[in-house]
Amino acid sequence: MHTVVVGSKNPAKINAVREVFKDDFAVTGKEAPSAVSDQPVSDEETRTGAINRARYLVEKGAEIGIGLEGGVIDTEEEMLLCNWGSLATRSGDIYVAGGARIPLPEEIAAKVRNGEELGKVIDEYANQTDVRKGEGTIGILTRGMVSRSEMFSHVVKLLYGQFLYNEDFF
Ligand SMILES: O=P(O)(O)OP(=O)(O)OP(=O)(O)OC[C@H]1O[C@@H](n2cnc3c(O)ncnc32)[C@H](O)[C@@H]1O
Ligand SMILES: [Mg+2]
Repeated sequence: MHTVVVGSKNPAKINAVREVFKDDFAVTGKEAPSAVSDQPVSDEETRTGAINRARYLVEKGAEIGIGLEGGVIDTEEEMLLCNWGSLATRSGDIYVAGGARIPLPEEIAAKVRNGEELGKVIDEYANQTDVRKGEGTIGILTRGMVSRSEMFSHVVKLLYGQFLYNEDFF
């Protein structure tokens, strides 16, 4: 059985990977440092966080490591949610893919600009706990149309697809 390790204990991320790798791989979650801020604030930082997590897992012995990282980007007009993923292999190959982005309400953006972590801000905004482990900010802001797990599933499909295209695995 091939194995995949996801660099997080967050069920929204682990389920996203299980959804895509299905029965061909055993998928587990393990904490992996992103080595960027807890709240990444650019595409570059968020993407780097995803790659760092994926690389760390392979260094620690994973056959395939997957890093998924959420962040925000601030533009002239608005602050957007951004998401990145990375897949690392034992042979040293790295794949990356970006996910959906939607604007944050100004009320949320202002707090994040002020240094608060989105995970905390969205819980207050939605009057819920651990939104980041469930439907996510994207789920709240789309009335559940796209959950955080579904959004990350799409990123994982982009990663796994590139992996299949480039490697002689199966
Ligand atoms: O345990 P880990 O894997 O770190 O999972 P996390 O939920 O903290 O997720 P990230 O580190 O990837 O996200 C970076 C920050 O952005 C927040 N965040 C990003 N996307 C979010 C979403 O859809 N819903 C809630 N919080 C989100 C999150 O809470 C963190 O503060
Ligand atoms: Mg985090």
